[in-house]
Parts: sequence; structure tokens; C-alpha cells
Amino acid sequence: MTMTPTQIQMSERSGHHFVSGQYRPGAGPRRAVIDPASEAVVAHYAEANAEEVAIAVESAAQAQRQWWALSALDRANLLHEVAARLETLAATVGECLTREMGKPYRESHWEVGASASAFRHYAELARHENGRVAGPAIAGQLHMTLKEPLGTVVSIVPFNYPVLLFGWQAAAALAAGNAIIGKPSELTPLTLLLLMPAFEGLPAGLVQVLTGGAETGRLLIEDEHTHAVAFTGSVAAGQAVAQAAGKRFKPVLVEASGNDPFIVMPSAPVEIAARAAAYAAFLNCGQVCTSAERIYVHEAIYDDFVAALTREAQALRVGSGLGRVDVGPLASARERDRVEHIVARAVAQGARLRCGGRRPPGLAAGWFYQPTVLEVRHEMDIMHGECFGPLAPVCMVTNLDEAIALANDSEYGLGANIFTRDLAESMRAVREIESGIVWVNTPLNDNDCVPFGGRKLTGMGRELGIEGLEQFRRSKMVMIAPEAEADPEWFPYPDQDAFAQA
Ligand SMILES: NC(=O)c1ccc[n+]([C@@H]2O[C@H](COP(=O)([O-])OP(=O)(O)OC[C@H]3O[C@@H](n4cnc5c(N)ncnc54)[C@H](O)[C@@H]3O)[C@@H](O)[C@H]2O)c1
Ligand SMILES: C[N+](C)(C)CC=O
Repeated sequence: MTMTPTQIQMSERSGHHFVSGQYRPGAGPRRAVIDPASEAVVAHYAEANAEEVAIAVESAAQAQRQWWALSALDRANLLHEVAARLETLAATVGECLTREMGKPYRESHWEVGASASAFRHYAELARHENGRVAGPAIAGQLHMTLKEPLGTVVSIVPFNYPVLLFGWQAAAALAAGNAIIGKPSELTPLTLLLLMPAFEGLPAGLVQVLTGGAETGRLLIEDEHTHAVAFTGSVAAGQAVAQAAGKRFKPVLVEASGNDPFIVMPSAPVEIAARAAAYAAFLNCGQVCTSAERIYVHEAIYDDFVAALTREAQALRVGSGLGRVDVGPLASARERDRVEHIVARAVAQGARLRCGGRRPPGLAAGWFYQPTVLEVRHEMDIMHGECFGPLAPVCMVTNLDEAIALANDSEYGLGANIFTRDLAESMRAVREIESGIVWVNTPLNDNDCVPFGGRKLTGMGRELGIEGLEQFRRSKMVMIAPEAEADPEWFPYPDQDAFAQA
């Protein structure tokens, strides 16, 4: 069969790393990358070893020095060029992402464009402000805080949004003056490799990619010449990463799992809220950190809402992300098996299946699972862990107090949604829900200008906004006196003896 230009690129980059501005064949063991829609091997990746990590880290140090020596305006202009190049790569990288992890192509394509937007945002933000001047504690002097880069940032990203999440971290880290080494998920290594031409105009080594798994990540984190870690992924991996970074007190950003509530109150338009809930639960086959994982619906509209949500779920087209579909496969056999287990357990605990709950008939290969709506009770296991699949468990509540209490009964705290036309209800949800994000009638939106992140087991730190830039800078206290003049306050104190006697 004829290969597309993207497949040719994937085959050429298979088993490579991107180091010092060049694709280099990896020396470590090779592992298969499998298309989740067809179960065919589409490429391989190599596990980067200690020697390869050391070479990349040295190259990053040299590039970072050149990068920080430029003016802020030059860095901004170069980051704008990166954004433009990213947009030209959207078709190729998007196709690669769909072939590696299955999401519908239009979502993959969107992801590359959204990443370009973050580069534009940080190109400007970083040149507008590089510290602040304080009122001096000594007359006539200049007392200030200067912002400096940390050095080399290690970026460890998951499979579900590899381009956007690496893009958010890289845009902020580079704008702050750092170098960055990306370590993609084992499921999506080629996508980041194919993204690298976007960084052509920057010093070689400033942006690099080493493929591999947890061991490659650990080597990067523990290397004494890397200076910070930006991690996105599961709680267990986040804890391991934070522990490894802690050995050298490296600053670490952890964006880990979520279990987001989605509340629907009686004043909400039921059909619109149901469509929004379907979007929030089934986008990217439910593999979004901010997926609606627990839907709490007021009893007054419960039956109508469940019926509408079921209709929405049943209307979704499931299939290969390269076709005209709404929902692709889960990213791996392990993910599909895990989701099957969650549903089986929920049903065993008394959940009522309204639709889905099985693999779609007619798709012989691929790790597909039907969009599934279940009626559940809050006590069931399905409501207390992250499902990360195309599941919409709906639970009836009697009032907002109960909805907020159940929403907060979670170890996680990333996002939360509420649908209501009642301003007082909106304001209570915003104030009282224990999460890093609250969306009122506007599910799952992002904005480069406002910080994204969670609380509780979801992690620490923020991406995007000025807060996202601060993750990758340190403050230096600077005091300048215009002239070197002897200060009577300096040693020796003239009345030292008097102090000692007093
Ligand atoms: N909070 C957020 O912003 C956010 C965004 C996207 C995804 N996620 C979460 O990511 C998870 C799904 O992604 P996943 O299955 O790829 O996660 P994962 O934790 O299995 O892997 C994430 C990355 O960490 C690496 N890794 C794993 N163990 C490591 C270790 N001990 N040391 C260093 N690196 C290690 C992996 O190789 C991969 O690159 C979900 O829980 C989801 O909620 C969170
Ligand atoms: C990156 N984002 C926020 C779109 C989805 C995270 O999984």
C-alpha cells in the first residue's frame, strides 16, 4: 500500500532521538509503536540510555547560554517564528498523532494550532516584564528583583495531548530563557519527533527530544545538569517524578490526574447541558485530564437529562480517527481493558447501563469502546477514581448543597463544570468547589492567559498565564548604590561597646 508523506516521515524518524538539532539513531532497546485503530505496528522508538542523556544535557547547556545571551526582543521574534512553523506542520504532526494514539484527526490538527497560540502568548509576555523594582530601603539606591532562567528543563508528557502539553511547557520555558528536553510517552514518541522542525531557527540543542519510558525520565531528572522538571501524567508517576526531583531540590511542576465533577441544575437548558456533558465526557474518547468524570444532575430534570445525554452518546460516530468520526479508539489495549473493568464493576455494584458498555460491533480490530452512559450512585467505585475513557456516569442530587458536597468528595481537584442560569448558584460553585478550574456553562475551555492546574492529588504548580512563566524562572535580589561610599552602619559599629554593656 502507498504510504502517505507522514507515514514516510514516521518511518524515517523511527528509533531516533532529536539531539543537538539533528535526528540521531538511538542506541538503546527498541519498542513498537502501535496504531490503536488497527493494532498494526506503525514505528519503533528507542529507549535513551545514560550516555545519550548526558550528550543531550551538555548540548542543552551550551544552547541555553546562547539563547539567554540574546535580547528579549530577539527571543520573542524567534518564538513567533516557531509558532508560524508549528502551524505549517499541523497536517503532518496531526496525522502522526492520530496514527499513534487514535484521536480524530481534526482534534490532532487543532492541538498543533493551540500549541502555536501558546508560543505567541509567551513570546510577548516574557519581553514585557523581567522582574520588578522595589522602593529602596536605602535612599538613592536601586533595589530590585531580576528574573533569570533556571537552565535546562525536563518536560515529561503523557499520551493524551502530547503536542499541546509539551507546547505549553516549552513555550513558557523557552520564553523564560531556558533550554528544554522533552520525554514523550511511550505511546506517542514520533509525534514530538516530527514536531522538531518547528524549532529550526533556535540554537541547536535548545529543544531536544529523547524517547523512552520511566527509566529515561529518571535519568533526565536525576542528572545534576538539569534544573527543573515539568511533568504531566498519572498520580503514581507524578509522585515518583517529584521524589526524584526532590533529591536535588529541583523545582517540579506536577499536572496529574483528575476526576472532574459536572453539575447540572434545574435552570439549565437540558438539551444544551446534555450536549455539553457529552462533549466533556467523550472528547478524545474521554482521555482528557479535565473530562467530565462524574455528572451530578438535579432531580427536577434528571430523567430528561439522562434521556438527552443517552441520545447524544448514541449519535456519536466511533471509528478510526483518520475517518469522519467523533470518537476514536482508546490509546492502548491496557486502557481499553481498564475501562471495560470499570464498567463491569459499576454494573456489578448496581449501575444501570443506558447505552454503550461494550466494544462496538463491526470493528474487527482496534481498541474501541462505545460511548457509555450509566446511572450510578456516588458511593460506587466508578465515581472515585479517574476513568479516563468514554464513560458518563450520572448521579441524581436533590440540591446544590449536595452537588457541591459530592463534587468535593474526591482526592483530586483539577476542573469542575456547572450548568445553571442562576447567578447565585454559579457564584457558590466558583467559591466552594475545591478545584483549580471552574467552568460555568462553558465546558473545558482553555485560555493561554489564565493559569491551568489543580489541587489535592492533581498536583502542584500552574501552566499558562504569568504563573506558567514563573514556573521556569528564579528571582535574584539586586541592590545597586550609585557610588561606593563608606556607610556609618558598616562594621566596626562606633558604639559597639555601648551595645555590649547595655
Ligand atoms: N493535570 C493535567 O493537566 C493532565 C493533562 C493530561 C493528562 N493528565 C493525566 O495523565 C494521565 C494519562 O497519561 P499517561 O497514561 O501517559 O500517564 P503516565 O503517568 O503513565 O505517563 C506520563 C509520562 O510519565 C512518564 N513516566 C512514567 N513513570 C515515570 C517515572 N517514574 N519517572 C519519570 N517519568 C515517568 C511516562 O513515560 C510518560 O512520558 C491521566 O491520569 C491524566 O489525567 C493530566
Ligand atoms: C491539555 N488539555 C487541557 C486540553 C487536556 C488535558 O488532558
